Amino acid sequence: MNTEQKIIVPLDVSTLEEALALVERLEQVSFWKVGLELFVSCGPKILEVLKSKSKRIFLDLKFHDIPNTVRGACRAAASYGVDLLTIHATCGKDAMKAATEAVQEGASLAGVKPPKLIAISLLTSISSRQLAFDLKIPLELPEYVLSMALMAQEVGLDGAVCSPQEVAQLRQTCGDDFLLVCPGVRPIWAESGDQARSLTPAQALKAGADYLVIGRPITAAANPDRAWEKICEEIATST
Ligand SMILES: O=C(O)c1cc(=O)[nH]c(=O)n1[C@@H]1O[C@H](COP(=O)(O)O)[C@@H](O)[C@H]1O
Repeated sequence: MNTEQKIIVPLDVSTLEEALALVERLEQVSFWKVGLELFVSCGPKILEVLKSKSKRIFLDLKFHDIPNTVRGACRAAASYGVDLLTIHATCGKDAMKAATEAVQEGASLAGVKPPKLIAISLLTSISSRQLAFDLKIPLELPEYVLSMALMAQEVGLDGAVCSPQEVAQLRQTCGDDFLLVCPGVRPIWAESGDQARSLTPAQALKAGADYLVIGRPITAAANPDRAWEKICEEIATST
């Protein structure tokens, strides 16, 4: 897989028209993320469009509910034939286990390939301070992220979402077969916005990320094509 195929761009817009405009403008992008804003606004239609263009799809619905509800949602989501699907690790072991079974069932009933199911370890917008003071978690942030990833791995999930700052530790502990997806990636020229634990694209890949999710530095740039090229060049020249 070349480096460009490791960059997932989120379609964080609220209309199908805006989403299609981005997909058409950035035709070099092979892996798109459909998240809560677009899916809640427009439903699954965008998934068919992306498939008709042979794009890979990360359906990022971040399920967080009791096991029975998560099971039903994962079964339905897996029937769309997407490549990646998310659930929060904080659902707990039973819900994650139900989710792993449900994606197999849903995909098999629909006759499609099951998605890789990955767990959100800790949202990349949460800082150490917020973890301690707002969420009242009495662990150091890297230790907490690792423990969520290990719990997901133990119940059979395919991987985890973490920030680039934790990915080296997760790669070392969880091994090469555990899929690690990093949002919260920022080139040095981009604003961090609400991301609290960033590194650059090249740093994140070097630290062991399988995929990077990079949104606003590309999609909100004055020239998204140029921003995409710049990121690819920066990665290429740093390796
Ligand atoms: O699951 C995700 O993709 C995700 C998890 C996480 O912890 N942090 C995070 O930012 N994301 C998503 O990654 C994307 C990051 O977008 P930018 O901050 O614009 O690069 C958004 O679509 C977020 O929903």
